[in-house]
Amino acid sequence: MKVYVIDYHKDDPKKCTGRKLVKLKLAELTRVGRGIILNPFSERTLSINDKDILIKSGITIIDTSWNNTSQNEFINVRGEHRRLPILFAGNPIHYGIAYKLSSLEALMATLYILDEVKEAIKFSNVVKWGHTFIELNKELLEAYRNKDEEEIKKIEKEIIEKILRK
Ligand SMILES: C[S@@+](CC[C@H](N)C(=O)[O-])C[C@H]1O[C@@H](n2cnc3c(N)ncnc32)[C@H](O)[C@@H]1O
Repeated sequence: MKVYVIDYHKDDPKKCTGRKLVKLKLAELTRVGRGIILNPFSERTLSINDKDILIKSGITIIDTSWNNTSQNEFINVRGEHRRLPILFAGNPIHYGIAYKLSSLEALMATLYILDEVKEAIKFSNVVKWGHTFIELNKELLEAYRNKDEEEIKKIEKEIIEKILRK
């Protein structure tokens, strides 16, 4: 399984998880999108239906800054754009915030949802808070795992309604 990173060089290089993946040779730097493009602005939601794309063509993470990003950074990237369903950041910068995942967390979530749990856990060892993300989202990740897009959207809708009722 190939992991690619498009790096817009917008975040502190010392904290950047996309760059860390490349440095550890767990991902390849690219300028061209390949396979699944992790795009939080996408209308399509990642699901088990995308597993073939992952296997055949891999996954591309777009490492940019949450403080300064827009759809423009994603729009021209070639590939199959997918957003992740609601999950909470476990990283120290955006801890507890919904949807605002680091590049590494987005990769772990993708692998988990596509039923590659062992691979997801392997990547969680890259940073010391990696396991926190999995533990914090365990129930959600298990609910989304191996489900199709319609099922995932339904689960996500129920979760959001539950949060809003609190
Ligand atoms: C905005 S960048 C921030 C990266 C940060 N520099 C780091 O060190 O991790 C995070 C990237 O992970 C992916 N990502 C994060 N949350 C996502 C979501 N909810 N849906 C889809 N992709 C997501 C996207 O490729 C996104 O551009």
